[in-house]
Order: sequence, then C-alpha cells, then structure tokens
Amino acid sequence: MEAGEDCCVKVAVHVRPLIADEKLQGCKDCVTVVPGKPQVQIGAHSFTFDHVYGSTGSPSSAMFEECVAPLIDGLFQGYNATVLAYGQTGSGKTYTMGTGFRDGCQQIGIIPQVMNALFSKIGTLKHQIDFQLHVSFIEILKEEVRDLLDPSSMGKPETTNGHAGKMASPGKPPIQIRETSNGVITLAGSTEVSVATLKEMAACLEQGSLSRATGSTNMNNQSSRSHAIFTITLEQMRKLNMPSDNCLNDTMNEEYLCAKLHLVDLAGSERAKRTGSDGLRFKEGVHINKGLLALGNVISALGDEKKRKEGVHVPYRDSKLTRLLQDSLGGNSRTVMIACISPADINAEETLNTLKYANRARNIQNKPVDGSTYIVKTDAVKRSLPMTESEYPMSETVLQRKTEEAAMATKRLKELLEARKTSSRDTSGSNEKSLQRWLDHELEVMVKEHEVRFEYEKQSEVRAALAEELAMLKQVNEFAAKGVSPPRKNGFARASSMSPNARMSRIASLENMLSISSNSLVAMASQLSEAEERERAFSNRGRWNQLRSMGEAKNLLQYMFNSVADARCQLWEKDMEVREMKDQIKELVGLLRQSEMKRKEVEKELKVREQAVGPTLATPPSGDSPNLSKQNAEDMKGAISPASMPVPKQLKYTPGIANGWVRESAAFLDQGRSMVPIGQLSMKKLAILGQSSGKLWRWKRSHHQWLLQFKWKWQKPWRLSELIRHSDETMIRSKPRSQALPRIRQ
Ligand SMILES: Nc1ncnc2c1ncn2[C@@H]1O[C@H](COP(=O)(O)OP(=O)(O)OP(=O)(O)O)[C@@H](O)[C@H]1O
Repeated sequence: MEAGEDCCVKVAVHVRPLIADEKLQGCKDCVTVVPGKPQVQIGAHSFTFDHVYGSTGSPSSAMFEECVAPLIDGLFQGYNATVLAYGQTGSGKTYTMGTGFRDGCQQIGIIPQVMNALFSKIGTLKHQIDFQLHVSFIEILKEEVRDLLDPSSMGKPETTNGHAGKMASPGKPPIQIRETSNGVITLAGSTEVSVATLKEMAACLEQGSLSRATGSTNMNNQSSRSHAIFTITLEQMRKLNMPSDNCLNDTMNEEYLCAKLHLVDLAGSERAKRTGSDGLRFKEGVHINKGLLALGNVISALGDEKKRKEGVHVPYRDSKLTRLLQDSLGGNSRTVMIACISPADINAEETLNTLKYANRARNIQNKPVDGSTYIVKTDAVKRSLPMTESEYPMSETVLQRKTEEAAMATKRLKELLEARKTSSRDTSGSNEKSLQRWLDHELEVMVKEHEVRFEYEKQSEVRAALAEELAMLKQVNEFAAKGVSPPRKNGFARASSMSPNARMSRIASLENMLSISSNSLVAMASQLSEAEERERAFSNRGRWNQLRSMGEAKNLLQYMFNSVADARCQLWEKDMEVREMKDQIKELVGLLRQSEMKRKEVEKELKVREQAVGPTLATPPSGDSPNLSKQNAEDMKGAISPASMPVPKQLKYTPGIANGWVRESAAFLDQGRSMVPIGQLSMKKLAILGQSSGKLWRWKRSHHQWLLQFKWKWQKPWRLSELIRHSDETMIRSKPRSQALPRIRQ
C-alpha cells in the first residue's frame, strides 16, 4: 500500500497453529491455505484475501513488513491508520497484536514491532523534525470505556470474577466519546501519556495490558473480554527549508502534522454458549456477541463513510466503538484488518463466520472451488485407514450412529436452506396455504438448525473422549517401549492390559474415527454458518415482508396460534410422561434400598443360624436330632444352586423374564427365617408373604409392564432391574447354603 493511494480495507488472515489444548481434544487442522495464493479453504468454502499468514501461507514474521510497515510510513505523512485484530476467542488476536504482556514476558506482535519501527524512523529523522508522541490505551467493556493508563487505578488486583479491579476511580469522571462541532470523535477524559523513548512507550503498553479485563473461558483461559485500543499520536513539526530574505514569521517555515495510529484488539467474536461462561460471565455473552456486531457495524461504517464522501447523508451508527473507529476509518485513514483464525475443526463454524465477515470487509467476490477436493480427501482418509475389528466395536458403532444422525440432520438442513434460496415463498395453491407452507418451512429450518447444533456439540464431546483414549494408548505404548509400568489409574489399567497388537489396532481405529469425526464436524459447521448467514440476511430484510395484507397477516396469525397451541399440548403430554417416569424411578430406587436392607438382614440371620446349627451339622447324626436335619434338608431342597440359576451375562431385554423371575424367586419368611422357593410355599405362607413383601411383588409386575412399554426407549431403569435381580441372586447363593448342602446329602 503506497502512501496517498486510494485505499480500502486490507484484510490479512492469520492462521495460528493448533495449540496444546486443541491437540489434547484430538482436533484436526481443517483450514487449507493454497500455497502461493492468499486463499483459504475450509470444507467446500474458499476465500481470497490480501494476505494469508501462517499454515502453508506466508510466514507470520512477514506480516508486519507487508501489512503494517506501510501504515507507519503513512503516519509520518499525516495519514491516520488502524490495525484491527478480529476473530473468535482464542484465535490469536492478542498474540498477533502483542498486547498480551503477561507474567512479565513480552510477546512478539504487531504493537512491539510498530514501536520499534516508529522509534527507529524517528531516530533517523529527529535532526530535521521535532516529534511529540502520546499514547492512550482504553478498553471498551460492556459499552463502558475504561482508561487503562489511569494512574489512580493501576495495579489493582483482579476481582473474583476474573475482571481486573480498575473501574474509574471516585472523583474521576468516566471517559466519554465525544464528537466535536467539526465531526471529529474525541475521547474526553482519557489519559494521554507523553512518551519520549521506546522504553516509555513499552511500559505504557505493558501497564495497560496488565490492567485489561481478562477471564477464563472454555476456549481460552486468558481471554480478553474487552475491545482494547492502543492509540499512538504522532505530532511533527517540520522545518521547511524555504529560502527567504524577507522578514516572514518563523512559523511560516514550519509544517505541523498530526496523525493517529489505532491498534485495536477486539473482544472474541464467539457465540456466548461456546465460551462456557456462566454467572457474570454469562451476562457478558451479550457483550461478546456485541464484539461481532461491533465489527459488523464498523464494516457497515466503511460503506457509510463512502456514501458520506459522495454527499449522501448517512446517520452515524450509535455505537461507541463504531463512532471511535469511524474517526480513523474515514478520510485519510488506512485500515488493515487481521482476521485471526484457529485451524481446529472444533472451531470451524466460528472460523467460517470470521472469514465471511473479513470477506465482507474486503468486499470482494468469493472464488468458489470444486468441493470434490474435500470429498476425495475424506474418502482417501477412509481408504488409508480401513476399519479394523477392534476390541471396542461398540464405540465405533457410538460414533457411526452419531455421525449418521449428524449427516442426516446436516443433509436435511442443507436441503431446506437450498429450497429457501430458490424460492422464498411457494406460490402454488391458495395464498393462505402457501403462506402456511412457508411458515412451516421456516420453522423446520429453525428446528433442523437446532438439531445440527445439538449433534455438533455431541460430536465434539465424543471426539474429545476418543482423543483422550488415543492419547492414553499412545502413552501406554511409550511406557511399554521404555519398560516402565504406567500409572495405576483406571484408563491406564485397561489400556495396559491390552496386547500390543490390540493396542495398535485400537490406535489405528481411533485415528480413523477422529478423521471421520473431524469431517463430520466441518460439514456441520459449514451448514450452521450458512444458516446463520442466511438468518442474518433474512432478518435484515424482514421476515414478515412476505405478508402483503392485513387479511394475510391475520390468517397466518391464526395458523400460528393453532400450531403453538398444538405444540404446547404435546409438550404437556411429554411433561406428564417424564413426571411419571421420574415417579417410577423414585419408587424403584426406594424398593432397591428396601431390598438391599432385607438382604443384609437375611445375611445376618443366616450367620446367626449357621452358628447355632453348625455344631449339630458338624457332628454325625446321633439320632437325637434327625428332625432338625430333615427340616434343614427340606428347607434347603428347593434352594437354588448357582448351577440351577445362571447369572445373565448381558443386560439384554428378554420378554417375560421379569415374570419368570418373580415366579421362581425365593422368598424370605420371618417365621423360622428359612429360605424356600416361592412355588413350594403353602397358601398360608403365601398369604403371610403377600403381607410382608407384597409391595415388592406388585412392583415387579408393574415394572414388567412398564419395561415392555419402554423397553427400547429408556435403558437406565432396565439396568436397575438387573441390579435388583443380581442382588437377589447373590442373596440366594450366599455362602452358608453352599456349605450346608453337601453335609445334608450325607
Ligand atoms: N501464532 C501463534 N502461534 C502460537 N501460539 C499462538 C499463536 N496465536 C495464538 N497462540 C496461542 O493461542 C492461545 C490464544 O491466543 P490469544 O490469547 O492471543 O487469543 P485471543 O484471540 O486474543 O483470545 P481472546 O479473544 O479470548 O482474548 C494463546 O495460548 C496463544 O499463546
């Protein structure tokens, strides 16, 4: 960019490498930079910018020279300039700008390089020109402007919510963005520090950076929660060497120039939900989204500014940030936007949104590329890593199902979006019907978008678990290679019990799954971004532009009312079902506890009995106790031996099993404390049993019916019934009986 050149916003994309956290989550690199071209591809999307740095693009070290150094030159000629870092949280804005002076270590970044270049140029020119430098450093947090260089709020500790304690001090009026009568935007009340050396300027940057509001989010544990603007004002007094013999005033031979360089690190542009922030942080979600909006406004402001130059009256957008930035965007200003992106597939949606915004800023046409490259890559990955028969076939199947579900939802969303693209309103049939179809379609898009987003979150979780397992297996392999035993933790124990071959095949299988998962995530992100983009455009035009008359509006309103009423009734029914299920679970848990208590009681009783009966059984029958032995033998005759009642190996539903179990299960009678099969009890005993454990029996019957009803819908209660059955069986096969039986046979 040459000084004086008619300029528009230059956009440079900075792709950072995958960071440790992303690697741990098993993220794949989903961003491709076309070598030798400033083009970025993600999924089937392709974007062209002025520059692309990082990944296989130009080296990041070239960014300053190519994008920012020309702005510094312009500054010396009186041109204002802005360098704007934009992108989702954790995409590298602070790193790129170099505003992250944390823990006493200075990062390499644009601002430190700007300062170096500035002072080196001043060094060469200082004999001809008088320079004055000032810096200000402010942050905009929730529409509030804070002075990061305010000496009275320096060094205050962070509050518990992670925000630095640097509210405007009492007595000091808050900073206000004002517009002067000639339309210049000024910051009233901000500290302007006069600096004479590089060290002094660096100290200002460092102090301000430390005062910035940061907090930890799921995506960046040192996330900047505000827009930060570091402004350098350069004033020059040039002595003009105009030969003059007359008595002209000295000032006539001097030229005064003043230019500002705004270095802006915008707050992350992510959706609030993904930050995982809550409480105070959750409220900030509004603000975070405003980060995105702010940029949208700034970009729109560029268009506005152009129109104003053409003489069209365009009102200024009422945003402090926008107003402030408009100051540098208009007139003689140059703007470079550095759109920071993460290459991780988990961030694909936000990355796409960033690229779309950045593309809007540059206002160029996309160069669509054939999407087959992406598909071929996916197939190639699948071919090179064939599905192996692993020891965990189930997980490959938790992934296949999820991927299929996700693919179906994504496909449907795509179809819906495309249908909407071709015709916004199906005009076949009556007007009323066509409007109703249109509304149904709109609602279906919304629901599908919601579903795809849900699948996206699920897929991310599954992927994180796969990555964790993969990392563990690899670690176990490393331990094995060194001959060291792995830590005695749950996962490690299982992984180290596997044979080396099984481990290797599992690793290959996991890598394959991660690739599939990654492709699925990118495909979903692509449609989600598409849906969001359309929604934005659609809401701008106005969803209800479809309606042409009051009559149409009333009819549609009636239709909507009916749909909502219907949906609410269904919701109520589902609610009732859920409540019933909850009650049943409560009952089951109560019964489980009761059953457990009874089991313990019986065990205790058996021990007591064993102690009492033991000596008699131990002595060979002497004739004085034949009845007792006989009684015991009778009691035990029907007792179920382990062989007669095998433990079911799988938690598998078998119709009728619950009834069979009820019929054959042993019952315990308080009277005599002996255990007999229920089928052998007399009617009288059954009546007693009915009184004492009838509730359990009744439950078992209803539980069976309930299982039939919900057998495939809900798995957990089924496990519960298995647990109850298992505990009863354990009780039946308790140790004393197996010891007593052989002796009775004698
Ligand atoms: N080019 C890069 N090379 C290596 N690591 C990087 C790069 N860019 C960013 N990182 C690392 O990524 C993490 C997030 O970066 P950074 O804090 O700059 O993101 P951010 O976009 O400013 O996030 P936020 O909006 O939440 O403040 C940091 O750990 C940082 O060191």
